[in-house]
Amino acid sequence: MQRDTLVSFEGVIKRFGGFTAVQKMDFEIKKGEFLAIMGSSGCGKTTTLRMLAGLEAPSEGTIRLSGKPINHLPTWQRDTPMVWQSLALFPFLNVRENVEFALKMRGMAKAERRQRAEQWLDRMQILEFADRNVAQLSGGQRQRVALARSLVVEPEILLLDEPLSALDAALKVRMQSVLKNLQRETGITFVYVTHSQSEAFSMADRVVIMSRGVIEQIGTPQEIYGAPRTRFVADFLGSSNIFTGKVLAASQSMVEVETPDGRLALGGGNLPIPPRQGDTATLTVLDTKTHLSVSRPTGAANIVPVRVIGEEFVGATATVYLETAKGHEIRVQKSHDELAGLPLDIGQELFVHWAPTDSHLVAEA
Ligand SMILES: Nc1ncnc2c1ncn2[C@@H]1O[C@H](COP(=O)(O)OP(=O)(O)OP(=O)(O)O)[C@@H](O)[C@H]1O
Repeated sequence: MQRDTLVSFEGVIKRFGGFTAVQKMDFEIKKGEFLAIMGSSGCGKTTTLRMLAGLEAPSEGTIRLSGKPINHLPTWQRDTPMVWQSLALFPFLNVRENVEFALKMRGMAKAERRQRAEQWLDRMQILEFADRNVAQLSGGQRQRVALARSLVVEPEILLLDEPLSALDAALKVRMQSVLKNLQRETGITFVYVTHSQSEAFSMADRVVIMSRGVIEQIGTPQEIYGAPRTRFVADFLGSSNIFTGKVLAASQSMVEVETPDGRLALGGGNLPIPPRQGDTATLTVLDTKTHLSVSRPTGAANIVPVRVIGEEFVGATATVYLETAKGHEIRVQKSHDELAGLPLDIGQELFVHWAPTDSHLVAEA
């Protein structure tokens, strides 16, 4: 489905004195989408969100909301409420009053705003706490009050800055589905800043990955996970094995790269721009797409001799850590069933192999 553009960043730069926190940024947020912005600490996620909220002015460029420039519109004139990690609820107001607050500021009559607030408290399943002081609520309940307080004004877009990071793991997962469902049901555009890959990838329609003030990649979780565009993204997500070498041969459908770990092939169609012979190329293969065998497989295009250096179990899957003769670490992730029968003692010699179609070329940054 083609969605309309709600927000656009056009050549937006943010400097703090001599330091550039956000470098020339061009991207769009679609109406009704759940967009996550992720990246490591200090990469400019919060600054981007604060510019959208009107808490920081861009040093250069234009931010548009529904086509209109909003660079110089004060926060209170924008329809862009924000939910913070700290939640910033008013401690001197009870739950209902916290939710009613923005409606009161907008001059809505008492009876109407009470009804609206209670509708949202009911929707967030916290109506029974309406008369409580916010200090008497659990972390998850406070989180729901903060959401109700922002959504009661029925904004077009909601900005969320690490709203779940103070919650414990189980509650985090529960709140993720509350947020995702809420976004789907209301159709309100959510822009969600997080450094957590699992939060971004489980909730968002599209993810923006940032590094040092630059957008490295924008795409659906599947697109980014399956084909990281830059080496930074591949490293950051940590789910790909990465190989770099010289291009031996390249065509529209197949590229052969000579790497320290041997000759590797990728392709099978859909190569964006094939590199040229002699270029340096980096290719990735997801740890879930690699296979292990005791004897050298016949007919496989990519075969790397390795030895086992460790194993890690997470739920139903295991990650086997391996090392090539050159000391390059390779990971293979499989279910326990798939690994059954393979000798995985430390030092065991094995072969890693995968199909050329499971490799991707990375545009080296
Ligand atoms: N008001 C400010 N004055 C000077 N530098 C700032 C200011 N606000 C942010 N920065 C700097 O800009 C960079 C980006 O900060 P920002 O808060 O956007 O990062 P972030 O990606 O949200 O990080 P985190 O995940 O740690 O919150 C950081 O290096 C930060 O120190």
